[in-house]
Amino acid sequence: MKGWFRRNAASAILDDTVHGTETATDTLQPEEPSSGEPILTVHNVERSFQVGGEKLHVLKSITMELRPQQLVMLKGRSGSGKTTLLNIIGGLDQPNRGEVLFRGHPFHSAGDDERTRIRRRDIGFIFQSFALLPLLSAWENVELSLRMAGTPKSEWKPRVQHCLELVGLGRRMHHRPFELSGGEQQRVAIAKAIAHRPCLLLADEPTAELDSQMGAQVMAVFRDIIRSERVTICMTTHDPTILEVADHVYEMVDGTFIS
Ligand SMILES: Nc1ncnc2c1ncn2[C@@H]1O[C@H](COP(=O)(O)OP(=O)(O)OP(=O)(O)O)[C@@H](O)[C@H]1O
Repeated sequence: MKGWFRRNAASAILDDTVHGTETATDTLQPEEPSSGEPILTVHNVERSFQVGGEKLHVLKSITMELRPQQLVMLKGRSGSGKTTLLNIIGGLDQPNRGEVLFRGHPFHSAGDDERTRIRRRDIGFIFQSFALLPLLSAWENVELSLRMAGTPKSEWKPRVQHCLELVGLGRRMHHRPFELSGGEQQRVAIAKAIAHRPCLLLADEPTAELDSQMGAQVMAVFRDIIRSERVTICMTTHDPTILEVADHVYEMVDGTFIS
């Protein structure tokens, strides 16, 4: 069921949105905690699904916030509700109860068109399985995001180049996904996700299919783009070794956060 939901979330994004940006692999250390108003707040959110004759309570009174230029991780065992929460944060799903405020405006109760508009403009998505179009080069994949976002054509070339250089792929711009390693493909996906200059990046298990070295490269790219593109990143993970890179970790057990 989860796989079904995740695949549909990915195709919803492909249907309606855009992504893109760049990298430099230096420090993995968290920066000073960011200040300022939260980009997104989640207050007492509940989500349940009707499965057969039973109601499955997947999220139970979740409260959290994402502040500007933070790297926030949702940690938890399989089935604890991380992806369900990420989909609600990204407006791909709606809670049964509670509030999600995006820059102070109600996101949980917005209609489909309004949520799609906010996703296209302000949010980038990254998936475990990269979600690149296989017949397109890295350049074309990133460019497609700008096309879908409605970015003026005159801006495409410098922005695509900037994003691919930022993720460390300046020498691989015209490779297609099958000509790239898993870590390189995920970095193209990051470039694609930031291209339209979103303020929030949501990443579902972005390192799960990578070995530890490639996973560390992806985390280094995340720290770089938080600084250079001024994004906030919220990601799910199972991997305890990358948690130290986070500014904040929410640990989820059976649909609730434990401290
Ligand atoms: N659309 C749906 N209909 C019914 N049940 C669902 C749906 N989406 C998720 N679930 C159930 O909710 C629970 C939490 O799923 P979720 O994918 O959020 O967990 P997760 O923590 O992301 O797990 P993993 O780490 O394996 O990805 C699971 O039992 C899943 O089967």
